[in-house]
Parts: sequence; structure tokens; C-alpha cells
Amino acid sequence: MLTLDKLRITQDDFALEADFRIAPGARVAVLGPSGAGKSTLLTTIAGFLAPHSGRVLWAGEDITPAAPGERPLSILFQDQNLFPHLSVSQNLGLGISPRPRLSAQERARIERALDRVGLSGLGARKPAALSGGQQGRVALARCLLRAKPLLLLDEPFAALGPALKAEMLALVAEIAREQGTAVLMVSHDPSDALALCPETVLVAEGRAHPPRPTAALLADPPPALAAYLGPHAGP
Ligand SMILES: Nc1ncnc2c1ncn2[C@@H]1O[C@H](COP(=O)(O)OP(=O)(O)OP(=O)(O)O)[C@@H](O)[C@H]1O
Repeated sequence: MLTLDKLRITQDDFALEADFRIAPGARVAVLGPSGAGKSTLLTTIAGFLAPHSGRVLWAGEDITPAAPGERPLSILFQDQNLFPHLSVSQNLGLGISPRPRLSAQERARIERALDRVGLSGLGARKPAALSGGQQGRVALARCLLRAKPLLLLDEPFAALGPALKAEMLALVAEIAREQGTAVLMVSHDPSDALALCPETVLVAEGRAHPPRPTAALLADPPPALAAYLGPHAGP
């Protein structure tokens, strides 16, 4: 359970409040106008930005002071952050061990994760020798290996094109279901939210609202969301 307890985040004259919970294993979209604070919310949950006040809790434990690497979560941003000079396997190895030489067991785990995301046999390649979709799969394999109970997605597949993006989102959903991972996913596309996330957090007008059923929210959007979605939007 992720709890945002009277969280108030400020950056210069920008302020955002959040006070709600995300259940274990829930898949929740984060929708709202550009500049409303969606990325800021995820950045704060991830620990890269300290809130002005309030707390972030996981399973009842206050993780507000914890460094990003100590938090029970993985993050997938649009820039997949693969090290260009390392092979795919070495990039994945960094996710499970800081040591450069991996054990046979660790290498086997990496092979299994590559297999799971459809990249069997590509471990020796450098990221530059992979397509955008394949790089996305490597980043997903890294999250898989870390096996954290919360996955934060900030439009990681936006550059991929609709078919590939849908495929990647389906893979995320499948893996999240298998591992019981809760997913918080920023998106600009309501159809992504509908496809992957039964619930949605609306971020608008200085507030990240408690999750609501996605279909109901999109069928009857509050004014700030309706203005953002435009006149022709609808599930
Ligand atoms: N480092 C920063 N310093 C000051 N203000 C910032 C900083 N980063 C972001 N902001 C401001 O915080 C607000 C929220 O930005 P954020 O990127 O979280 O919005 P968003 O909803 O993710 O937008 P988008 O959908 O366009 O990505 C914006 O008004 C932005 O200008």
C-alpha cells in the first residue's frame, strides 16, 4: 500500500497536494493537463524531490527520508537510461548487483528476464544496436529483475508509435499482474489509461485527486479534465 499523507509539493510558485492511497497490485493512470504536476508527483514518490510537507509511506512505513535507491520501487521514464558502453546483460546486471562480475545464478536470472520480454539471445548487444522498442524491453527487464512492489511509469513508450506502445503497455500489465506489482502510470493518452489502468488519479488545479474508476472518470470528466481531453474525447 502506497500512502500519500497530506503531501504538499512545491517548486518555486508551483504547488501540488495529494492525500490518498494506492492499493498493492493496483494499476493506476495519472492524467491531467500539461504542467499540472504529474511528473512532479512521480518524482516525489521516487524520492528525487523532497516534499514541502506531508509523508510518503509504503506498507505503513514512512519512506519520506529514504534515498531513491532505498525505496521499494522501480521507475521507467521516457529516456530509458541504458548505459551505451555496456551490453544489454551488463546493463541488466547493474540492476541486481553492483559487482561487475556476475554469478552464474545472476546470469541465468538475466537470461530468464530477457526471455520474458522477448529478447532471448540479445544480451551481448549494445543498446545502440537495438530498436527503440527493444530498448524499452530491456528497461522493462531491468524492472522485472529488481522485482519491486511499485512501478512508476512516466510516458516511457511515448516515442514508440501506437502499435508498439500498445504492445509494450500490454507487456507491462502482464508482468505487473504476474508479480503483483502496483503501477502508477503518467499518460497523455486516455486510451492507454483505459487499456491498462482500472483506476485513474486526476492531477489538475494544484491537486492530485484520489483514484477513481477510469471508465467512469472519462465518461463524465470534471471540467479541468474535459478541457484537457477536448470536445471529441470519450472512451
Ligand atoms: N525544477 C523545477 N523548478 C521549478 N519549477 C518546476 C521544475 N520542474 C517543473 N516545474 C514546474 O512544475 C509544474 C509541474 O511540472 P510537471 O512536469 O510535473 O507537469 P506535468 O503534469 O508532468 O506536465 P507534462 O504533461 O507537460 O509533462 C510546472 O508548472 C513546471 O513548470
